[in-house]
Formats: sequence, structure tokens, C-alpha cells
Amino acid sequence: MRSAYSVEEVRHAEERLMARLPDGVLMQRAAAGLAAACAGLLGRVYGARVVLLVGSGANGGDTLWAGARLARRGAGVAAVLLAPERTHEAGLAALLAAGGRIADDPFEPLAAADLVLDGITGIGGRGGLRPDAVPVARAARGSDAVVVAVDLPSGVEADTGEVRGEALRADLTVTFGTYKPGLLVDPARGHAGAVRLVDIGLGGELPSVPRLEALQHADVARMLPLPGAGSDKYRRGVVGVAAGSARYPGAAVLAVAGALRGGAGAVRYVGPAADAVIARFPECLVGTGQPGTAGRVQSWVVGPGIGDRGDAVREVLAADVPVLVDADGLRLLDAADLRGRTAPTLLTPHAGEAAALLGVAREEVEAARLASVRELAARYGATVLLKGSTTLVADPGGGAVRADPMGTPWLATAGSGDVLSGLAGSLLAAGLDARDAASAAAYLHGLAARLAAARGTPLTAHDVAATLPEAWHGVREPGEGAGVGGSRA
Ligand SMILES: NC(=O)C1=CN([C@@H]2O[C@H](COP(=O)(O)OP(=O)(O)OC[C@H]3O[C@@H](n4cnc5c(N)ncnc54)[C@H](O)[C@@H]3O)[C@@H](O)[C@H]2O)[C@@H](O)CC1
Ligand SMILES: Nc1ncnc2c1ncn2[C@@H]1O[C@H](COP(=O)(O)OP(=O)(O)O)[C@@H](O)[C@H]1O
Ligand SMILES: [K+]
Repeated sequence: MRSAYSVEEVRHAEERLMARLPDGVLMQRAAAGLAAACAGLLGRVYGARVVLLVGSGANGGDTLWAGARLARRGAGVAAVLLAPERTHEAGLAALLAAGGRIADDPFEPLAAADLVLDGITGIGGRGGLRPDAVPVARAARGSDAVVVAVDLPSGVEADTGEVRGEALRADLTVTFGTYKPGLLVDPARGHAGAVRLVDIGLGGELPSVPRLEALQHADVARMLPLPGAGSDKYRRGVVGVAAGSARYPGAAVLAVAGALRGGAGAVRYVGPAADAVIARFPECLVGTGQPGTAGRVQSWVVGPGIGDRGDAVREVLAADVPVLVDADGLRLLDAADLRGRTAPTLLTPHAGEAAALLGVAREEVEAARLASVRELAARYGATVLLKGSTTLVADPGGGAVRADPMGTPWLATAGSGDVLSGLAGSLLAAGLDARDAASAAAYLHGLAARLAAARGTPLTAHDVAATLPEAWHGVREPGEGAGVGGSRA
């Protein structure tokens, strides 16, 4: 599990740790890790051309100290000072003593650089890049150099992943002590490139519950339901699917396709698309009536392609089992029906559906995904999976929000959300709690899409469903050909 903490939590942890250590030790640990990462990228440090973009705070200090280490190994290091009168003094002195120099004109060294270190702002940054830094950041990105962000890409909001204004785009971010939420949540995440964590000894000083966490293969593998000797199909869990309509039978087929690959013992479909479902999946139990007539299930998925069948949504929400509501079901949802429920509810909106549930514009949700998913969970008293470029899962009671690291834009294809709802519903039926079911489903769904996309052709929702067994295998046996699974962050 990768964990991210807020700026306030990082600062408190740093204070406690620094109180026990000689002055400057943490900055030296950060600079050493940063310089080592840069040396690894360069391959040969001697003779490399390195440019440091240096802001007014300790982030600039880290950058100068790392630059000094590279200069001592023979790199030609030029520092662009964006706030010359407030530059970290000891860092600058170290750089100059090691043979580095101050650049008078930022653009000339940038044009010839092999490596640029972005030390304009770190966790102390507020708002986007200041106007004077914008052309410099653009020149860095426009050069042939590899751009490494120090702690965070300058201009992004560390706590939220929001980008208010312009921000630097890095190829790699070397972050210190812990991940920050902005490194795991879009749009900021999209600026970070690959992310590498340098241990500076902060771990023991951080709270036990992080702000945000991102699953890895091993976490998902531990959650996956496996049958035992005493299992039968009912004990493994039965998932009910109330989806589809005469107009949208495909949504039912795709939700059932996801549900069949989620580890439940059986999938029961009820609704007007029964013929289409049984034609495709003879292993599915089907009925044409209302959800109330379906017989016992351990979880329900309701909503994909269901059209205007609000009665079906109400019937499902009256059942005392975990319920996942998606797509049309979210539009038909009456918040009052949720309040009376004691079993878990999982809502799975995309940004447009989330905006309608919150009564705001879609752009507002996309710009502030973390705040939006938290607000939805609190307001509706339900676990919420917010789909999109970074899929997020929040519980109504607070706790760590899960950020999915596996998503890929290949998933932006019609019907892939239906597959996800079936898959998550199946994991609910198998006994996972709502947050685990939602985040494990998003992870497997993203990994399946990556594996399918690696075949080199555009993919369909059906391909995602068909590749779920490979994704399942990939998380359980990560060594065996699931190379796509190594997450980029
Ligand atoms: N505190 C510690 O012990 C450690 C801190 N470390 C580094 O220290 C950083 C935090 O240092 P600071 O608290 O000094 O903060 P930063 O270096 O992130 O930036 C603060 C400075 O930037 C200015 N600023 C804020 N927003 C700006 C913007 N949009 N454009 C331009 N300037 C802006 C502020 O006026 C302030 O002077 C971390 O990100 C990390 O790189 C590491 O060395 C590890 C140890
Ligand atoms: N840009 C993107 N990057 C990553 N994943 C995306 C992106 N856009 C959409 N997705 C994913 O694709 C799926 C689409 O679901 P949804 O919006 O419900 O579409 P549909 O209703 O057609 O199935 C979700 O899992 C969502 O997270
Ligand atoms: K930075």
C-alpha cells in the first residue's frame, strides 16, 4: 500500500523528527536521495549538463544541495535563481564551492541541458506557478532535458491534486518521506510523471491513518475471494444484477460479464434483457420479473442501462444486503431511500453523475476530485467510487480515501463502467467491505484494460471483461507476464 499524508501532517512529522536530529540532516537525506536518482537517470554524471530551477524555500535548498553533489561528481551545474534575494544560503554556498555556477540568463543553459531539477516550490507552494516562472518552466519542458520535480511538480496543490494555474510537467518526481495526495490524484498526478519515494526516516512520526492510499498488487491479492473446501455456490455469494432495458440490453450483458469474473458463486439477472443475457452467458441465472422476485442474493448491482425503472431501484434499495448503484440508477436515486438503509451502499458515479448528485458543474468535480468524492460520501451516507482519470473511493465515515493507480484512458470506452459495476458487485457478494470491493474492482478493471491495450489495438468494454481473469492472475502471480501491472506512480 502506498500512503499519502497532508502537508500539515508532513510538517508535524518533520518537526518531531528534526527535534531529535542535528540541524540539516533531513535536507541532506533528501538531497542525497535526489542526487542518486538523478545520477541513475544520467548514467554518466561526469560532463552532464544540469540546470537547477531554484525557488525561495527549502525545496530550492534540497535542489541546490543535490546540485552540489552532482557538481562534485563532475557535472556542469547552473542554478537559475527565481527569487535571488531569498535563495537557500547554505545550499547556494555548497553549490558554488563544488564548482557550480549561477546562470544569468535561464534560457541559454536550459536549451543545452541534459537534466533539469525543478526546485521552485514543494509542499509550501500555493497557487500555480508565478508569472516569472512560467516561461522558465515551459523552456524546461520544451528542451530535450529530462525534467525531475523535487518533492512535487511546482505549481500543483500538494493536499488536493488540484492545479490552479500553470504547473511544471515532470518526467520523474522524487518525493521525500511520504507520498502527498497531489502525487496520486489528477490533474496534479498527470504533472508528476513517474514517482519515486526517498525514505528520510519520517515513517514512525506519521499518523496511522493516511489521508489517501493507493493499492498495489499484493494488497489486491490479499482481498480476492478464493473458494475453500467447504464452499458451495451460495456460500461464495450470489450477486443480483438489475440492469438493462429494452432500449439498452447491452448494459445488462456487460454488467453480468463483470459480475461473472468477480469471484461470486453465482450471478442472478432480473429484468427485460434476460434473453440477451442468457444468450451470451448460459451460466447466469435469469428472470424477467422485478428484483423483489429474484430470490436471495448477497449483494445487488442496480442501474446500468435501466432507463426509467425507478421502481426497480427502490426495490433493490429496500433489500438488506450491500447495494451498488450506478448510471441511470444514480439519476433515479432518492436520497431518502438511502437514509433508511443499514447495509452498505456503494455509489459509482462518473464526473457528470457526481456533478448532478452534488448540484454543481461537471468541471468543478473534475478540478476537485478529492473534495467531491468526500462530499458525496458524507452527503449521501454511502461509500462512493468516483470514476475518471483518477478513480477515487471514499467511505462516509471518513478514513483514508483510496486512489486507483491502475486507471488508463483506454477505459474511456462505452460500457466499461457497466463491467466495473458488475465486478464490484460480485466482490461485495463475496464479502468484501464496500471500500475494498470498490477499490479492488477499480484496480482489476484498470489492469485488465492495460493488459488488453498492450495487445496494440483499441479495446472495447467486452475486451476489458474478457481480460479480467488475466488481471486477477496478474495480481496473484505478479512475476508471470503481468509486466503491465507495474504501476507508473
Ligand atoms: N522541513 C524539512 O525538514 C524538510 C523539507 N524538505 C523540503 O522542503 C520543502 C518545503 O519547504 P518550504 O516550507 O520552504 O516550502 P517551499 O520550498 O515549497 O516553498 C515556499 C516558498 O515558496 C514561495 N511560494 C509559494 N507559492 C509559490 C508559487 N506558486 N510560486 C513561487 N513561489 C511560491 C513562498 O513564498 C515561500 O517562500 C519540501 O517540499 C521539501 O522539498 C526536505 O528537505 C526534507 C526535509
Ligand atoms: N481519462 C480516463 N482515464 C482513465 N480512466 C477513465 C478515463 N475516462 C473514463 N475512465 C474510466 O472508464 C470507465 C467508464 O465508465 P462510465 O463513465 O460509467 O462509462 P459507461 O457508462 O459507458 O460504461 C470508468 O471505469 C472510468 O473510471
Ligand atoms: K518542486
